[in-house]
Amino acid sequence: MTGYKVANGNGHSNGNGNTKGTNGTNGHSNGHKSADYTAQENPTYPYEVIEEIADFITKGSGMRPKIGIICGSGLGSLADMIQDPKIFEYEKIPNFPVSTVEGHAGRLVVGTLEGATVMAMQGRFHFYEGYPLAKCSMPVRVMKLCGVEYLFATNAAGGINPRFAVGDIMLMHDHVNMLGFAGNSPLQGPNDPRFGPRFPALVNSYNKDLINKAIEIAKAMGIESNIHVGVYSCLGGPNYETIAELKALRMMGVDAVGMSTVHEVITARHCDMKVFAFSLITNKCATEYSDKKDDEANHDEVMAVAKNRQKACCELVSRLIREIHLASA
Ligand SMILES: O=P(O)(O)O[C@@H]1C[C@H](O)[C@@H](CO)O1
Ligand code: HPA
Repeated sequence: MTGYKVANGNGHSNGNGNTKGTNGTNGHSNGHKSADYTAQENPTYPYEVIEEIADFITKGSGMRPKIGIICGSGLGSLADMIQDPKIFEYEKIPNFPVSTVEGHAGRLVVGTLEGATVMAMQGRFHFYEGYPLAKCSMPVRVMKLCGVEYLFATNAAGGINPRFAVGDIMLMHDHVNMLGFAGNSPLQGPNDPRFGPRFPALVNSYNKDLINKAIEIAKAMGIESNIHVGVYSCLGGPNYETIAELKALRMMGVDAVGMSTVHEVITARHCDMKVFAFSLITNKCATEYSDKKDDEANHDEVMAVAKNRQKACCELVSRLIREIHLASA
């Protein structure tokens, strides 16, 4: 060692270095039996707690939604398409975390879209907000117990594949779980078989029929040149990646990088939901060193691109939901 002092520990008392001080749940008692339950004590939400949240939503909305949508950064307008919406602010849902990120409104919208019953998260939870992964993806289990069969997960991501342009859409057909490489999973802790098996397989996680339907829809919309099929990877964030990290991801076969979705997909597949997911490419990731300021990703740009492309994203999602609904009618 040359001149570096290496500390023995990181001095943090919690696992992810977050010092927000609370467990991030909304702290409402709402008269629920589980009012003294805190996710801090046990980040694996018991089945009964998820069931209570699901009951709160199905009773409050009078609906059992079939399709769940998670809106990525700047893509909250996906939920604005929902007709006769019943809106649940996260802070009013018992035992629900709160959204802390700009571009994630923090509400659950339940209603109909293209004839199908849907529930959409306008605001997701990210690991970098200080939430354990089980908590980030807890709403997926709530969706399952509400009756959801299909998860539509969307995100804003940086394009690593040099063929991708800003504004393109990458349909996810696989992922590389970098947080999993580091020993972190939303399924860590005791497994409740009512959700799924202890060791779920994740090959074919992204439904091929839905990918193919989405490609057909993109052709009909005249945007097929902006559509790709590729591999997404989630890093912990909140910092964007270094050039060396982006180079490494590219060598691993990653096409787009973000900070979400993977833990939601793992949780959805664990409880046997069909998954469709896409990344809106909001910035190009540099994989060579240069002095260009353009190479630096920033959240304002991410939000601006998402706003510009929301119409295409909304049309793709609504047409795909229409197909699912018609096929099941
Ligand atoms: O929620 P998503 O994955 O769409 O948000 C991305 C990742 C970070 O939260 C943020 C960075 O700009 O956008
Ligand atoms: N990296 C990680 N997450 C992101 C990016 C990025 O370049 N763009 C939008 N979300």
